[in-house]
Amino acid sequence: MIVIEDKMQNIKIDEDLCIALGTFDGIHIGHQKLIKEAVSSAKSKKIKSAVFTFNKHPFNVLKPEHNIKIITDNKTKVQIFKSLGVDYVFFIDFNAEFANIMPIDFIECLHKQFNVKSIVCGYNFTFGRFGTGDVDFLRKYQNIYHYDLKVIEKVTLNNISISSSKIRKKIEEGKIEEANQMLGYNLFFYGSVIEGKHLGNKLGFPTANLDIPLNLCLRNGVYITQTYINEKKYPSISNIGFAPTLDCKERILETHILNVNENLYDSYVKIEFLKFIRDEVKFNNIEELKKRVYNDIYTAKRYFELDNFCLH
Ligand SMILES: Cc1cc2nc3c(=O)[nH]c(=O)nc-3n(C[C@H](O)[C@H](O)[C@H](O)COP(=O)(O)O)c2cc1C
Ligand SMILES: Nc1ncnc2c1ncn2[C@@H]1O[C@H](COP(=O)(O)OP(=O)(O)O)[C@@H](O)[C@H]1O
Repeated sequence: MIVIEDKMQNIKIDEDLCIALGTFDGIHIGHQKLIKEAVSSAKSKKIKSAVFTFNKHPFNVLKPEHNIKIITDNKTKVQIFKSLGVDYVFFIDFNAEFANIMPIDFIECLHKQFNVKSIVCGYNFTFGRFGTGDVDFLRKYQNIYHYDLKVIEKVTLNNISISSSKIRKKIEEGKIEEANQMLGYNLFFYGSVIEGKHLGNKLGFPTANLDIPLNLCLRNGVYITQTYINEKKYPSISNIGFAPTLDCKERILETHILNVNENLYDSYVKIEFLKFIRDEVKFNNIEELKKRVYNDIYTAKRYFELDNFCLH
């Protein structure tokens, strides 16, 4: 899979493309249906599949005052697109200039620079200046610009339509199991292990700290997780937040992996979220913190029904 992050006007693709258009925050079951349609349609036409998305959430450029917290960061998105069999991913620089593009210029650019022969988008997709481009607009110009158009209707689960904003709310409420159902996979983050304060080891629970963006909608607190190291899955427990007992300045995601004792610095790991256990607490001292984390580890052990487990 080829990943390109650039301004739209700088991109020039020579191969014919079937392109999926959207923001795709979360890449939930509705998004997956859309992207799978683009991949299978590209295969049947013997052309390449592509995802056209943005380097930042458009809402955070158009309405920065809302400061939307995202479900999925771009590194994690890349992993999901790859697993869906996409050939090209474009993370277009979403800035004020791009937001102002006339809908017809957008279509012309897809035609001239991206060789788009086929477009797949959701029923409510809008684009261009003031969001004036929509599905009807795309339909109107398909014969002039020689592409076919497939519109994916609303996807529902138990009669409830799925949307990124509903999933975001569930995650913010700590309702991970419900969010996971709508996502169609366990919410996860993918990144490299970076150094922390080297305190975990001293306290008896080393934690692999993940390099992830700060603007995730994940609620601060403790979660039962599972961690993949080189495709192998391990039970784990994670904390995301500012570790208020230690007064950390940066939001960090740290994970203690059960029954593992390995140097993980600089390796890439995937952390899947299964269940929210509790909010972060500012303890009076390190001893209290340690006691509570040991308790959390015991909870994780019970969750995974691990009998032979040891603390490092
Ligand atoms: C399961 C778990 C729960 C945690 N809960 C809290 C908490 O409630 N409050 C807090 O201040 N820090 C909490 N922490 C963060 C610890 O303070 C931190 O992991 C420890 O100091 C090690 O930091 P280091 O990896 O930078 O060395 C938690 C960590 C883990 C692994
Ligand atoms: N079971 C484990 N879970 C997480 N990390 C582990 C484990 N065993 C060893 N490690 C290693 O120890 C490091 C964490 O130790 P820690 O003292 O918390 O340091 P840091 O503050 O740099 O995270 C991890 O990054 C990893 O390389």
